Amino acid sequence: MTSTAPAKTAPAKTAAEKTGAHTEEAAALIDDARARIDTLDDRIIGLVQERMAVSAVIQEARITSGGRRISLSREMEILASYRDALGRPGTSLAMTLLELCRGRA
Ligand SMILES: C=C(O[C@@H]1C=C(C(=O)O)C=C[C@H]1O)C(=O)O
Repeated sequence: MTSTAPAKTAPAKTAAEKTGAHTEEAAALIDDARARIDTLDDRIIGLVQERMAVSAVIQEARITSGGRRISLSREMEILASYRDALGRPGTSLAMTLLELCRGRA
């Protein structure tokens, strides 16, 4: 017969430990704002997945018609658009999106 050790549960973290805040008021604000960020991240991930699906339709149509998967001129437009909106990190973000949508160049 095997003996089963009692399940160890970690003690619940305080609001300060969870958020890094030093007051209950700040911890409550951070909790609320983090919930909004989680919602935004879910939406962003959904939009990225939708973008990947639309991009795949375009690439498939171009390849089926005898063209190439990638359109560098179009990718340059997208990189410029993200850079104009978000600065240099926008370029990195657009490159990551393009990599997700059409694989590494
Ligand atoms: C979707 C296209 O095909 C490829 C994927 C792109 C994208 O995901 O934005 C952009 C250019 C192409 O390399 C397109 O030409 O619009």
